[in-house]
Amino acid sequence: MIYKALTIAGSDSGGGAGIQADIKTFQELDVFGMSALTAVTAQNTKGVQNVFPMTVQAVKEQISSIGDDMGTDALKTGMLFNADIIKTVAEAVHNYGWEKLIIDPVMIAKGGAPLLQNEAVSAMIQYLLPLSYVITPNIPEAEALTGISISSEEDKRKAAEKLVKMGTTFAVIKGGHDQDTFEASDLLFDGESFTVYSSERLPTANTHGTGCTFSAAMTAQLAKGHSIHEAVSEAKKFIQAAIEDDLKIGSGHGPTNHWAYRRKRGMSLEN
Ligand SMILES: Nc1ncnc2c1ncn2[C@@H]1O[C@H](COP(=O)(O)OP(=O)(O)OP(=O)(O)O)[C@@H](O)[C@H]1O
Ligand SMILES: Cc1ncc(CO)c(N)n1
Repeated sequence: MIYKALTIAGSDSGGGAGIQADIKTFQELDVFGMSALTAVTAQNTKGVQNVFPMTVQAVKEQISSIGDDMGTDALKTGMLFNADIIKTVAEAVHNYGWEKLIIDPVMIAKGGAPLLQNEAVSAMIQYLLPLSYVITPNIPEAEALTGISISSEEDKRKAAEKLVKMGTTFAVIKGGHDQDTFEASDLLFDGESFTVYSSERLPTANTHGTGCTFSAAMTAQLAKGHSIHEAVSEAKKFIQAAIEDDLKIGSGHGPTNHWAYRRKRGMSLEN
């Protein structure tokens, strides 16, 4: 059986985040990757030098080229940049009846560059969030979407509950940005209960694209038919290996290692 996943996101010329991170991750997890570009960024480990958004027509036609012929088992969104692109994506998801929509609500790059216009947050809430299967905000994104300021585990739980009330099926609040210096913990709310996925917080600046990679790994697992709990658990292992075995490329926030998890798994199978 061949499983397919589509990413609707921006291109990162530096190869660590965006479309490039997504496709590499799909491939590593044995899922055929497809893409619709929303913007091209001139970007490296030091920051985003420029953003060139695609037209709404270009986004629409890339998605319909895939929808009219190839179909997909799951899809994820990353950088969507503006409200018009968000509405176009929502319309396509609705028209094709795609159910496994994973929203990674990318807003700001690690260096501070805006990847989503401020006024587009309400379009995401109104049009896209209600169609989603999972949403995977980091802490600042969860705050912007819910209006809840997050400084404790209790706040994270409240924000996750609110996201489900706002129309998604599952919410995962990623803990990369929280204050805990020992652990990186992600919180899943499945509509009934909470599960925390925790790992050692690795002391490295090479975390460019961690969010994209994590949500792409979840998307690949969901495309293959795994449950939400299995998908989050596997994605957490994938991103931990990718950060742990970093590549030391560039002089700023370097990319993670997308092949580290495969190598690690291969080694444990040999033993
Ligand atoms: N230093 C770290 N050590 C271990 N895991 C980490 C670390 N930083 C982030 N993570 C993990 O990486 C994943 C992504 O989390 P994060 O909150 O950094 O996403 P993000 O801000 O959307 O990333 P980005 O915008 O750079 O793509 C989560 O599973 C989180 O727990
Ligand atoms: C294109 C793109 N998407 C997402 C992110 C967030 O990591 C980024 N830096 N660049």
